Amino acid sequence: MDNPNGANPNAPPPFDLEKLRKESDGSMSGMATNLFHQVVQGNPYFAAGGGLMVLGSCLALTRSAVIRVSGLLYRQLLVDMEIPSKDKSYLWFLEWMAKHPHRSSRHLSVETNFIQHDNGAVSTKFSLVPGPGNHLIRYKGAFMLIKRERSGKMIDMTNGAPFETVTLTTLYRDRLLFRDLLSDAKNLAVKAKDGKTVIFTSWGPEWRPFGQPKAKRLLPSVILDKGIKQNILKDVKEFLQNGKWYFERGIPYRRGYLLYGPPGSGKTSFIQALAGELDYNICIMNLSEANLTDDRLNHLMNNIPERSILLLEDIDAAFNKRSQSSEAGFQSGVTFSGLLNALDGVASSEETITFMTTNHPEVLDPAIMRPGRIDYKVFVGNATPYQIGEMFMKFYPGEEKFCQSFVEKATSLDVSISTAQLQGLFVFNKDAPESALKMVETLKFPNHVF
Ligand SMILES: Nc1ncnc2c1ncn2[C@@H]1O[C@H](COP(=O)(O)OP(=O)(O)OP(=O)(O)O)[C@@H](O)[C@H]1O
Repeated sequence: MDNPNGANPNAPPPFDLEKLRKESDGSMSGMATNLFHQVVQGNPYFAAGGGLMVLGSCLALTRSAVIRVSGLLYRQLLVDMEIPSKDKSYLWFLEWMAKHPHRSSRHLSVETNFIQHDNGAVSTKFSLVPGPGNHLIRYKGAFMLIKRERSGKMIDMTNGAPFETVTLTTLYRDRLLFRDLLSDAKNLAVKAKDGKTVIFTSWGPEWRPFGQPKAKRLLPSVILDKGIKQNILKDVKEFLQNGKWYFERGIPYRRGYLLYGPPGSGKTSFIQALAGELDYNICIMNLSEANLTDDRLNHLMNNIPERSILLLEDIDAAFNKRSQSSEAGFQSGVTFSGLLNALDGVASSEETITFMTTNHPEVLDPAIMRPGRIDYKVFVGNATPYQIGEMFMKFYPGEEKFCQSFVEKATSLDVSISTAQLQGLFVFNKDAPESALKMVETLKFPNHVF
């Protein structure tokens, strides 16, 4: 109902200055206090707003208290472990999780690999690894929340892949299980490589496994002239046993080997077999690669994966040109000084075994022969009568009679025969030593195609 006086009943009462003066003993501060009481208490709008404000503040305080307490509880009760994608254990963990029986995942990613079996056959393997998102696993009785996250913006400049992290969260009391889990993941990865050799090739500035680990090449399957294999093996083993000796004398713990000789004489095969024998992996780099620069070579040689032999193929390529035209961004290649710098700069706390191969030792600059760069060099030539006989017996065990005739005929041809040529002939005449003997004349032609 309207107020007959036209006044709003909810309007705050006007200030009564006379009343103020009386109630406040005349002083200014007393008047101010009373004015405040009149305005705040007597004003319904102000009272309602104040109430809301108090309520809002209480809610905000409660909220921040809840956040703080839950943060505190989280820190006290839960523990996180982050594995960034640059870390070695990242792939181990994903592989391990793909095989872990107690897990609940709704986001899966596929990883396709090719596996080479011992008989040489290759099959395809699909691993369903946890994709980006949340996953729950149970490990040794503890629950763990796994969060795989992909950074939308950051990418790894070396390979163009997005940066990722996996975060594992579990109860604080189970935190020690993280270590067990990581060693389980590592052991699983190591077991998968057991009896195999991983071949790394350069991919931009980093080493990447080339295909799946390969079945080890056995040392007896490579036939070099008498004593060569045994002498190199002895030297490498001695080097590996003398780390302390090198460290005590402040000598860089590295050793360089040069195998030189014609193509197809088994240089690369021997190095692969040696790696298998020592249980090492191999990092292969071809120095005639067009887009390999001095900087990249240097970086790669200083970042070799552990327990790996570095194999530099065709080192003569570095001696063809003395300057690098890399300013244009292409038409580069390793220079001689770049190779020397890289060889001298290899400074690893672990041992470094470098094998170099070339078909043209005559173009190598004497500077590379300095100890510390090349400490051991050996000629791996075309097949000697000894090697011809050994190769024959490897392919046709028990066929001594044919072997003798074959060696005699092959040597009477009076041409250089590479061991790769012999292999070609024997593979063509599988299980048929007599046919191989009949075809011995074809060895006169190094490029003969069967
Ligand atoms: N001495 C050997 N013993 C066993 N196999 C050999 C031998 N020499 C060559 N082969 C076979 O010939 C092929 C080529 O050999 P490999 O690549 O090891 O020769 P290479 O000397 O490294 O040649 P290149 O100088 O051209 O690199 C391989 O399949 C290998 O099995």
